[in-house]
Formats: sequence, structure tokens, C-alpha cells
Amino acid sequence: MSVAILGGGAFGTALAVALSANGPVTLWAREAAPLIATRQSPRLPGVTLPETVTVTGDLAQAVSAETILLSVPMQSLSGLLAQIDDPLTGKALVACCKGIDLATLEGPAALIAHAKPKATAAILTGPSFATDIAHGLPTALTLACASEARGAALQAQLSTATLRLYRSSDVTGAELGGALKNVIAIACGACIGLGLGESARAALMTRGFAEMTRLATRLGARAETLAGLSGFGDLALTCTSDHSRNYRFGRALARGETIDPAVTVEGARTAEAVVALAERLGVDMPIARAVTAIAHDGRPVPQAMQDLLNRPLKEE
Ligand SMILES: NC(=O)c1ccc[n+]([C@@H]2O[C@H](COP(=O)([O-])OP(=O)(O)OC[C@H]3O[C@@H](n4cnc5c(N)ncnc54)[C@H](O)[C@@H]3O)[C@@H](O)[C@H]2O)c1
Ligand SMILES: O=P(O)(O)OC[C@H](O)CO
Repeated sequence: MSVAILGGGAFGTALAVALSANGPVTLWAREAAPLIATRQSPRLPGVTLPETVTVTGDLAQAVSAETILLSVPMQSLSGLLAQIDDPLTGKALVACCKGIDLATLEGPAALIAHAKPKATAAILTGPSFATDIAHGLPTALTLACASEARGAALQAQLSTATLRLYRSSDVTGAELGGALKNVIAIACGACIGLGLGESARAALMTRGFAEMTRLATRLGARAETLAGLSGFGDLALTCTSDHSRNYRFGRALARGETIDPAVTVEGARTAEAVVALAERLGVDMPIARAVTAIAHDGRPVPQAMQDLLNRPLKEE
């Protein structure tokens, strides 16, 4: 089965390198010319694409593959799907983006189902930095697909000697774990940036995990999915690593440092979407509210952290 990846940023490039171990891969990029010329993405410096990766700027050619991985930022996903004229009948569309669409408050699987109802939606998510995958370091991810048979076929197709995929049929749980952990990672970055300490970060991670589980299960996810790679696993990685853009964003906000708007920080927009979704559903998401306040409403980080501590005492 042929594989194409849409999105020539850090993650698309890393996946192209890893999956080229299994056979030819097509990598589509919006700005393909420099990628074709240099075989390197500026988003993933020092990683050169192997010869078995065909880079193209021709979207119609790329989507002729049977399995298509979508590796653009979440807020670009619906626009990218709208650019594809082909109904993609029978193809597998595997979303690698971690977030919630702000316009519709939907995750990637629902966007795919609306835009390409004759395709099969799947999610590839879990603790993984692009640089680790590109350098062949061992990585375990969740491949979620509502169809057990299709999920098993994708698991086999997209696993490599170093990329180990676990299968799940809980698409909602997998995509929400990946989306929500980014919001908590911003809060953890802010906590460390303010100098509040590692004990406070552990508290934020734990209460953040409770918050993630509360919203996800309300939306139909299974709690055990949240406890797996796509939820707890990715939360642990992203909330504790300087490699995480979400974590660094929160830390920079707390330190008053300049923010580069060109860097992809999925948790910032996702926090807004989460707050809107939680209000609609009547689910309490105080950490997501705090992240929205510091990322979008200009609330000073110390006050937002104090707001969290000032809430009434409650049972765990
Ligand atoms: N980088 C990682 O370590 C990593 C790991 C796992 C998952 N992800 C997820 O992968 C997704 C992509 O992240 P990334 O790290 O590759 O980001 P990135 O900033 O490195 O690259 C994003 C790429 O998408 C392209 N793009 C943006 N809008 C587009 C559009 N409308 N049409 C076509 N291309 C468009 C940009 O030109 C850029 O090349 C995110 O949802 C992220 O959470 C990233
Ligand atoms: O750099 P981040 O914060 O987008 O995190 C990358 C991955 O999602 C980690 O699993």
C-alpha cells in the first residue's frame, strides 16, 4: 500500500524519514521547492530526506496514495482538506495533528468525516518529538481507527523497527489526549517559568490529567485511553521537556520573553476551543481557562496561577 504525507514541517519530515524504511514515501509540502532543492525542512534542521522519499508540490499526485497522513497544524486541517477535490473514496486519512478546530470545536476525525465521508479516518498520536523519530530513536505511538480491521492494517503498514504502534478503536480518546496535553504543557511551562517549582508542576500535571479525562469521557472517550500513550504518555513528555514548543511557550509567557508567532504552538488555540467546548457541555476545566487567560486575554501569569490556587477546596 502506498503512503503519502501531507505537510513538510517537522513532523511530516520526520515521518517521511521513518516510514521510508518500509518503502517509497511521497511527501507533499505547500512550499515544496526548497525542500526539493535541499532535501531538508527548515523546521527540522540537520535531517536529510532519504532518496526513497519523493517530495512534491502537486497535491493531486500526493493524494493518489492509498494511505494519506495529514501532518499540518490543527487549525490548517480543514483548509487543507477543502483543497483536495478528490473524494478520496476508500482511502485511509491518518491525522497526525494534535488539537481541536476552533471554528467547529471538532477534532481531526470529525473534520475528515465531514470533508471526505467516503474515506476512513484514523489518528496517529502519542509521545514523540519529530527529532527523535527522524533519528531512529525508539518511539511508541497510538494508531486509533474505529474500524478494527482497518486499524490493524494501518498499524502494520506504519510500524517500523523503531516506531512501535499500538492499536485502539477509541478515536475520540486518542485525539483528545493529544490535543488536551498541549494545553496542560503550556500551564506547566508557565509554572516553571514563574519559578513555582517541580512540586507545583506535578500537581498541575495530575490535576490536568483529571481535567483531560473529565472532558474526554464526557465526549465519549474511554478513560483507559487517556491513561495510555496518547494521553498520560504524551502529557508526561510534553510537560517536562524543553523540546516541547507548548512547554516553552508557557515558560516564555511567564518570563515575559518574546514569542515567535511562526512557531507552531497547538495548545494555545486548543485552549480556547476547550474552554468553549467545556462551557457548552458544563464541564469544569480550570487549567484550560487559565491557559486561555494568559495566552489570549492578557491575564498576567502570576494572577492566573493565583486564580487556580484560590478556588474552593474540593475532594480529589
Ligand atoms: N514536531 C513534533 O515533534 C510533533 C510530534 C507529534 C505531533 N506533532 C503534530 O504535528 C502537527 C504538525 O506539527 P509540526 O511540528 O510538523 O509543525 P511545523 O510548524 O514544524 O510544520 C507545519 C507545516 O505545516 C505547513 N502548513 C501550515 N498550514 C498549511 C496549510 N494550510 N497547507 C499546507 N501546509 C501547511 C507549514 O508550511 C509547515 O511546513 C501538529 O499538530 C503537531 O502537534 C508534531
Ligand atoms: O513541541 P510540541 O509541544 O508541539 O510537542 C510535540 C509532540 O506533540 C510531543 O509528543
